[in-house]
This record gives sequence, structure tokens and C-alpha cells, in this order.
Amino acid sequence: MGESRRLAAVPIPSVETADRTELYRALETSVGSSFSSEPLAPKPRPLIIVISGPSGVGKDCLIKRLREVRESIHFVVTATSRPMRAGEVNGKDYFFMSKEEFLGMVENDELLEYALVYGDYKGIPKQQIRDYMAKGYDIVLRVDIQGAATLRKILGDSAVFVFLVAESESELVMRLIDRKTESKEALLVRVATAREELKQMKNFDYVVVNAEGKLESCVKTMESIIDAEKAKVSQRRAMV
Ligand SMILES: Nc1ncnc2c1ncn2[C@@H]1O[C@H](COP(=O)(O)OP(=O)(O)OP(=O)(O)O)[C@@H](O)[C@H]1O
Repeated sequence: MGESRRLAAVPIPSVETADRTELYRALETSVGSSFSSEPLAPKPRPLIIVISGPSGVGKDCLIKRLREVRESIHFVVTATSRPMRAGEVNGKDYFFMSKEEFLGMVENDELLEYALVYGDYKGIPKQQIRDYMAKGYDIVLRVDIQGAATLRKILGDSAVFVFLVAESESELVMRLIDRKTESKEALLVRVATAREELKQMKNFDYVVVNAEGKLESCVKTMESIIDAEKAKVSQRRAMV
């Protein structure tokens, strides 16, 4: 009510008889300044999305599909000293390098985070993140649980942390067995580790289920999370 008393005394034509432009102009004059065409929502900031979860849960598959359905995503290619697996491509799946080269990057503070995983180094190159955020891309990082905990310490709430799970522990083990990329010893390490890792879920912002044969639904959930994050009034402000 207090607001209406401050409005200019301009006659407003009848809603029944006046045309749209006439009414618009009269309302504009009454409120005292032109109506702006500027977007009412703030421009969404680029997000850093950390995707983690036990080995074999489908992180790579999810990210691959997410990149196909969403153009504005940059997947940060991790540097690693582990040997290339059959079908992997250098610079696409990982930047494969020797231990010496990797430690050189550590020395030069070129990595956001790094760790020794199953005997091999893995780390996230900082420059790639900066370059793509500057171009407006959302950044997707794929890290193991240990890496996610380290990133949480570095990035705090400025990044979105997503924990990917299978629908059950037994499904996860089956998936790992079916992938046929691990020796029996490595398989045992991975399943035992997975059991421990599941306890870390509470440190994440979201948990997304990648159920057997339901990758598309998992991708949709991820998209919803990204869309919801973009619609936040107070957006996360990630700096690397
Ligand atoms: N929704 C799904 N239903 C059935 N199989 C799936 C699904 N998602 C992924 N897989 C399969 O599970 C296996 C593991 O997937 P992926 O390699 O993406 O896991 P990851 O989490 O990236 O594993 P790692 O951390 O060991 O690299 C693959 O053989 C993949 O094809």
C-alpha cells in the first residue's frame, strides 16, 4: 500500500479498451522509469563439479554421457603415471606420463591435488581449470574418494561434490568383475576399499545412483543437479 502512494498521478487507460503498448507505457510512466529488459536472474557462474565414487561404479561412463548431452562442460583430463589401458587415449582419458614428469608438475605447483593411487600418481592440472572457467565452461573433475576429501579441504563449499553409487554393494562388485580390467588381487583391493569408501558419502553434497542398465537416468539426475545449482540465488564461487 505504501508503494502505491509514491506512484505518479498518471491516468492509466482501461484494461478492457486500451491496447497493450498504451497500457505498458502508462504503467511505465506511473512507476517513474522504463521497464528494463535486462535478465532478472544473475548470470550463472561456472561450476566445479567433483564426481567421485568407488572404483567401477561408472564414473567414466557417466561423465562420457554427460559431456555428450551438455556442451558447456569441460572434463578435466587428469595427469597420471599409471600405464595406459587398452582403448584409452592419451590426452583424452588421462595425460599419461612417467613418474619423473609427474613429480616435476608437483614441484612446479601445477596440480590442484594429487595422490598416489594403487601405486600410481594421479593429479589435477590447475591451468586447464582456469582456462575453461574463463571461457564459461562448467568443470567436471573425476577423483577417487581420497581425492574428493582433499579437494573438499581445498575448495570447501565453492565446488559441488557428487558421490556416485551403484544400487547395491553386490551390483558394484558384479560390475567390476564384468569389466575384466583387474587381476584377482587388484579386484580384492578395489572391493575391500569400496566398502570403506561408502562410509564417506556423508561428506558429499549429492548422492547419485547409477543403477544397472540405468545410465541415462543417472545422467538426468546429474543434469538436474547442475540446473538446480545454476538457479541458486547465492551461487558457489569457485577459485583455483
Ligand atoms: N548403469 C550401468 N549399468 C551397467 N553397467 C554399467 C553402468 N555404468 C557403468 N557400467 C559398466 O561398469 C564398468 C565400470 O564403469 P566405469 O569404468 O565407468 O567405472 P569407474 O567408476 O570410472 O571405474 P574406475 O574408478 O575403476 O576407473 C564398465 O564396464 C561400465 O561399462
